[in-house]
Amino acid sequence: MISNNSSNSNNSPVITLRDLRMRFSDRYVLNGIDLDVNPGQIIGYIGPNGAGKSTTVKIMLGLVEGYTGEVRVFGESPSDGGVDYKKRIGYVPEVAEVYDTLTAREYLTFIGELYGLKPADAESKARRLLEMFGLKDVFDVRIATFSKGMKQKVLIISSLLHNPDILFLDEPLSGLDANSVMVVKEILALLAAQGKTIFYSSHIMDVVEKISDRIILLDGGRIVADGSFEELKGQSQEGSLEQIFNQLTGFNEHQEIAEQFVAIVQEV
Ligand SMILES: Nc1ncnc2c1ncn2[C@@H]1O[C@H](COP(=O)(O)OP(=O)(O)OP(=O)(O)O)[C@@H](O)[C@H]1O
Repeated sequence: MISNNSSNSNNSPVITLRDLRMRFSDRYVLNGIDLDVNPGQIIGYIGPNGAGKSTTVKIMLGLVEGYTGEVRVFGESPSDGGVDYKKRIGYVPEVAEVYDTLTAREYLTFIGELYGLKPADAESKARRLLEMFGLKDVFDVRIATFSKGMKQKVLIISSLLHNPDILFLDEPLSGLDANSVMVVKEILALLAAQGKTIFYSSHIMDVVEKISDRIILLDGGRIVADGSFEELKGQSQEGSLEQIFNQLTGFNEHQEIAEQFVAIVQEV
């Protein structure tokens, strides 16, 4: 395993995982994850499809049960049933269930209230944040009519209304145009600079490479690399995060697979 677990803070970890294992039926998806995350870090959490990234995040959020090992978020275990620590967490899921018959105003005010904000404060904050994303005119429009990128902006805002200390993001830039991507990347950097912890899971390697202080690569249910991009690059002798990813996950067959795929497509 490539490891250079450089923490940029002396504060105690906000996330601790010890020998985390999770299996669905008879198959282990997580096979002994050990991790300490300090405040103010942007963690790029990457791995092949099905590696267990979303499962790890859902376990930390208390959304998936049945794991073994120790999980602590702000020192609390999701399996203890406490909910207070969840008020310090924001989450942008990969696939979101948005109540899209609601307008942006109704939905965001509702979410803000769930997190303990007063309705008027939630509404005012939601309106101003939407305006920042260029969506002022659709505050009273039903979310069902929104484009994918517009919905994604609503999700990002809903994860931040309560000013959380940890932000879990699963493909947060999905559907966003290039200008909005630049804004969100800047927002994440500013939040991290304020001491917020950002746990960022994505397949867009060049973004992960640029924004992460620390990159964690999950493969086969284990962490196979953990370090800054510069550290991983130095150790693997590869130039880009995409190439490091290919090397560490033992993948060098893209051309062969593509050729076989196209040959099958042509069989008519
Ligand atoms: N509720 C469930 N029941 C059974 N199997 C599950 C369940 N949730 C996840 N899995 C399996 O666990 C594995 C890991 O899934 P997970 O969604 O955590 O992967 P991921 O790394 O986030 O993948 P992707 O990059 O494709 O989003 C997959 O094989 C998936 O089929």
